Amino acid sequence: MSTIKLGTRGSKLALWQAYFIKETLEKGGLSVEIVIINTKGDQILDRSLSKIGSKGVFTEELEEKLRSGEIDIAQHSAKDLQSELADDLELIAFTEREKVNDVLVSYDKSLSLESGKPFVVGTSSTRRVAMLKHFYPHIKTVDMRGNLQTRMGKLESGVCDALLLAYAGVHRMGYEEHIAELISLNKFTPAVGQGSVAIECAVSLDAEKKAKIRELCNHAETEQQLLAERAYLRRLQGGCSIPVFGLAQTAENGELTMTGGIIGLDGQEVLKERVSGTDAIEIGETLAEKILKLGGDRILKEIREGLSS
Ligand SMILES: NCc1[nH]cc(CCC(=O)O)c1CC(=O)O
Repeated sequence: MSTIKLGTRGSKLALWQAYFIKETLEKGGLSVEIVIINTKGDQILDRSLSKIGSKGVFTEELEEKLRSGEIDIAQHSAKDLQSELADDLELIAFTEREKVNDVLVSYDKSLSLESGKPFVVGTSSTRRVAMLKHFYPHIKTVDMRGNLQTRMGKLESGVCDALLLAYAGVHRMGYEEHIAELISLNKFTPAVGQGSVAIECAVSLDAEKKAKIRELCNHAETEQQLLAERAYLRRLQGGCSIPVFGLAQTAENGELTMTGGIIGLDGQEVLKERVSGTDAIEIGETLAEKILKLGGDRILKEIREGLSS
């Protein structure tokens, strides 16, 4: 089989993931060349993602090159991937999910959200800001974009006392020693897709290549979880700048349970529900319908009106 061209963003986290995929494919006997592609999301660092419009800011350039055949596959943090792909593109694999929790990262390991002591947390995620307001109203937040290294630098220079981040990225970048607290999943349901790496390609990619890549990289349980979560997000039309959350988990007997909801930007109102079953897409869609009926449609409308003003 000819060399697989793997497109990736150039951040250290993206490159870690790209090399992980490369190694996985090479162990299976394929040869892989990494192609680094700059995206709008990497270039615009002075505005929050909710302002530049989150849809595809990290994926558009990669998708153009999938279409043109300059690259065969692209890797993305599944979390950063929009819930709806164009008809000529598809996801062929989701890697085994890393621990899904968010973590509090600080040079002061005694810091704890649970302690009740006030301090400043740097984050640009609307979900995390709203969750902090809801569960930990004594915490102040400062908006913080940029890659993990930039954020760690800002933390070090005292812009904030702590960062709230996905465990997966912290682990991959080797910052585990600065984890002050693992946030409970009961309070902080993570973002849809957190912790897994997704592989995207053009539908037109050679079928044999597709099958081989899927065989080597896809983790069946994670895939079912992500299908449920992405169906949920799709029905809600939530991009990554909308504080929607969702986590599907697989029980011993194979049954899938998804917990998910939405939170108002000010953290006042949280809607959260749980749905179990065997059909991943159905679970995600049923959960979305429940949340919309409970008032999720109104919260979404309020958020969209707020964001565009
Ligand atoms: N939003 C940026 C982003 N996209 C993926 C990860 C971490 C890795 C992952 O969840 O797969 C992060 C950093 C973070 O949210 O802390």
